[in-house]
Amino acid sequence: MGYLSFSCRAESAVSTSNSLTPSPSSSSSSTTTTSKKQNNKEKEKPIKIQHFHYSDLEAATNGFSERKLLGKGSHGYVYKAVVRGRPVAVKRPSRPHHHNLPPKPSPMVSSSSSSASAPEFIISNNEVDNEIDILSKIQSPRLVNLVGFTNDSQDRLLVVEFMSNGTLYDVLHSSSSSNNNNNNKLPNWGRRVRLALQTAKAIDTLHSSTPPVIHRDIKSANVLIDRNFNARLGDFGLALMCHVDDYRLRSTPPAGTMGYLDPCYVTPDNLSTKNDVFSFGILLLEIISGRKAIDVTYSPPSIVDWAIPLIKKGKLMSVYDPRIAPPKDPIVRKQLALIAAKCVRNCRERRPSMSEIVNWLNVE
Ligand SMILES: Nc1ncnc2c1ncn2[C@@H]1O[C@H](COP(=O)(O)OP(=O)(O)OP(=O)(O)O)[C@@H](O)[C@H]1O
Repeated sequence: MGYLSFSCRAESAVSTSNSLTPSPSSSSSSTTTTSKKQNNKEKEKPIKIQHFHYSDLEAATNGFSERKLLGKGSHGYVYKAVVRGRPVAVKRPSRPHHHNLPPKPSPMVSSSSSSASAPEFIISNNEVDNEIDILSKIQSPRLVNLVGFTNDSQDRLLVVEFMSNGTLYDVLHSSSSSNNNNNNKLPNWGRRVRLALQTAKAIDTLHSSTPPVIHRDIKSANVLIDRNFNARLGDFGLALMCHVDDYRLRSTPPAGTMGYLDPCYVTPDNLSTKNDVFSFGILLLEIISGRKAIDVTYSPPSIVDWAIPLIKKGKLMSVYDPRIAPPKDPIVRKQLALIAAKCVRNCRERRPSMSEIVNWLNVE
């Protein structure tokens, strides 16, 4: 009930208060209108998943050249290409001889390992096949959708929609240096709430599909920002479709990324949509505070160990991103932090569902 009032207050705040209005570069009304038009267009035209020839994608990426490289994850490398007139991202599984980039924090294959040093090349085609399997069944304007894949080579390539504006991780942390001049690039509260809501909607889409899909790797680096500055959830390498193959679910070890991983998820039978809710809570704390999920330059390094005691003591102002002014509306201020706290509750049954979270955050 209390959250409904948050929803209304936040809605009015977004439409009337400057502090919750998206920045001029993504002007509130025009961006929303554009993205709605875009979303409708995308809904009307489902993507027809295509089979590509390996050689065509090799050519489109100039032989997987460094100049076309968008980034590197634990599974491999991602390249930009244009295929049949459409900008796409081509994901290529890792091989040790590929480009020599420094590793990023990667997902762990099993939570039983408490070590921070995740294996760099943990996957083969399995994660790519899994991603193809899941994304070929679900399409949504809130997801980084599958465009196609190759079948004619051992090196299976995955082709997904190209996201031109980086990741939520970049949006929140790329100006986290001491250089204050960068702070004017930081998203304001209107934009932060919108990105949180769009991410929540993406996860809700997965959880409410039949059968439900559990993403298992919700984190800001897996939320990509499209050309209309909307958030879309990507990277389905670890996702699991429930009720499909009981044996597979029972034998799949827990996985996720350190700092986002639900501490309740220690054996395969602890798998639940509430694991994603926990990770979303971490992501929401990240959005609220501008802090990384784990940052060893702070004590405690874990965002949840730092933020939750402060929220419980009512010290909300200490949790909000110090680089920008906190939300003006005290109700918004309180409720955003409370939603995050509910998501990361130890008792997973008491965590909200993603559809409840969507309702609470729904300011559009
Ligand atoms: N669809 C896309 N459009 C544009 N850039 C992308 C796209 N997908 C991935 N990237 C870029 O490639 C990088 C690596 O992405 P990838 O999904 O392989 O790994 P990750 O999510 O960053 O890490 P991990 O696989 O360890 O979870 C991303 O950080 C992003 O910069």
